[in-house]
Amino acid sequence: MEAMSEWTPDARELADLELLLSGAFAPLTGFLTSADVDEVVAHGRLADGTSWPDPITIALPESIQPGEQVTLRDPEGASVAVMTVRERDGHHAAGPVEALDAPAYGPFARLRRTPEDVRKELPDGETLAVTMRGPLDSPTLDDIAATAEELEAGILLLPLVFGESGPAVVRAALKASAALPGSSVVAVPLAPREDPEIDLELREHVARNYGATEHYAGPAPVVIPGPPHRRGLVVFFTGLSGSGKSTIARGLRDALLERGGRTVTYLDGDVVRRLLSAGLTFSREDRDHNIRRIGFVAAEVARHGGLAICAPIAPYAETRDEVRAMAEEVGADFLLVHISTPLEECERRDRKGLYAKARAGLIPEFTGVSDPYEEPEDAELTLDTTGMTVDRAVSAVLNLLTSGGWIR
Ligand SMILES: Nc1ncnc2c1ncn2[C@@H]1O[C@H](COP(=O)(O)OS(=O)(=O)O)[C@@H](OP(=O)(O)O)[C@H]1O
Ligand SMILES: Nc1ncnc2c1ncn2[C@@H]1O[C@H](COP(=O)(O)OP(=O)(O)O)[C@@H](O)[C@H]1O
Repeated sequence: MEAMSEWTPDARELADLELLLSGAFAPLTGFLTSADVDEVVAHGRLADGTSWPDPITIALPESIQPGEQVTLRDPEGASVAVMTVRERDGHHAAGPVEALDAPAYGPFARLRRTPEDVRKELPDGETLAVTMRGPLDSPTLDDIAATAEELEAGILLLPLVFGESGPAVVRAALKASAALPGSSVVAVPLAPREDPEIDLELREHVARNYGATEHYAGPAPVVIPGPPHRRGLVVFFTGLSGSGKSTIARGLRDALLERGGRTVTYLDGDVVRRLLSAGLTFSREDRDHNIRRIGFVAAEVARHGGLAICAPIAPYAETRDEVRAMAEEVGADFLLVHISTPLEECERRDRKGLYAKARAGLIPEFTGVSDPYEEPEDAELTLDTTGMTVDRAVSAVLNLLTSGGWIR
């Protein structure tokens, strides 16, 4: 028998999957077909006419074809569900999903209950469900209490948890619950939708599935991002070998440590290749692995408010974009610094004699000689170090950090 395909969906797809499996997205039992998607987008209905506001879809690798089953895993490797692929439409695949006995973990996992379970415990009569993505202030709490009293309804608080702020929303719900006698809290992994109307309708659908007779949409959270000097930051240098990345990166690290005020991690290229990426070659695939590993560590540093400096060649635009996304996903900022020193100058410097060897054909796939370098079009700073002192180059980067408020 052929081994079943496996796939790890992205965070948003996994959240939708959990809602499909729990019944919170009833009547849906799987990812939508293209016919359903078209009808939802055009008329807010499924192909069979049932009202439904948002296309719930999943992207799967092209290799997984209709008729196949695929095990959907979370990033930590737990098998969450089996999907039977019924249709493919470009990247998207459609088909029903069936729950596997995945262990429940994650903050407040005990509060992620199924609608069926919750409905059993609801008192008879009306239920006012409050979906919330942020804390409820006291006027809102008073409003909810008054509405519930008027409707003679019980209160069900549904913190919508997705992403980094998820646990904080549950804490806010538990706090609100303490102020609303008789209320209960159930965490629901509903990712926000871009269109506010669709978002609201989807919240209503989910609330009804949890037994709500009335829905109260908690106010949109006021997001006040911390000031830049408190936010995590990834400073990512890219450029040819010998362009000056490591020299400037080290100069930047030293200058930041001398000033104080920020914790700094420098992911030195040689150290990375020796430890984190030991054994990797310079094939496209291995370079991508290398850059993703660097991005992963840098994002972890930045998640906790640190400043990470990295200086690999990182020749591919797509992979650099991935690292930017990894940093932004954890609420950090990302600055791409392109050290654009031209090949001729890098080759003239030829500090390690590598260009000579590459020209002699002794090093295959050498960036700039026999391997590509995709010039960034999205760099926050571009520096050609030809005829420039190291101090000036470091100052230019420091200026960028100062002008954006990342250092004071
Ligand atoms: N084939 C080939 N192409 C490019 N570079 C090569 C190659 N083989 C070895 N080296 C040496 O490895 C350093 C680049 O490693 P990186 O990890 O930064 O490369 S990448 O981002 O994964 O493409 C690079 O170091 P720097 O000079 O510091 O950039 C080279 O010294
Ligand atoms: N303005 C400058 N900035 C950075 N490096 C410079 C500059 N001018 C000359 N160099 C020299 O260029 C070389 C760059 O090497 P390195 O920093 O190891 O490059 P990379 O890390 O990009 O391979 C060093 O020998 C450095 O002294």
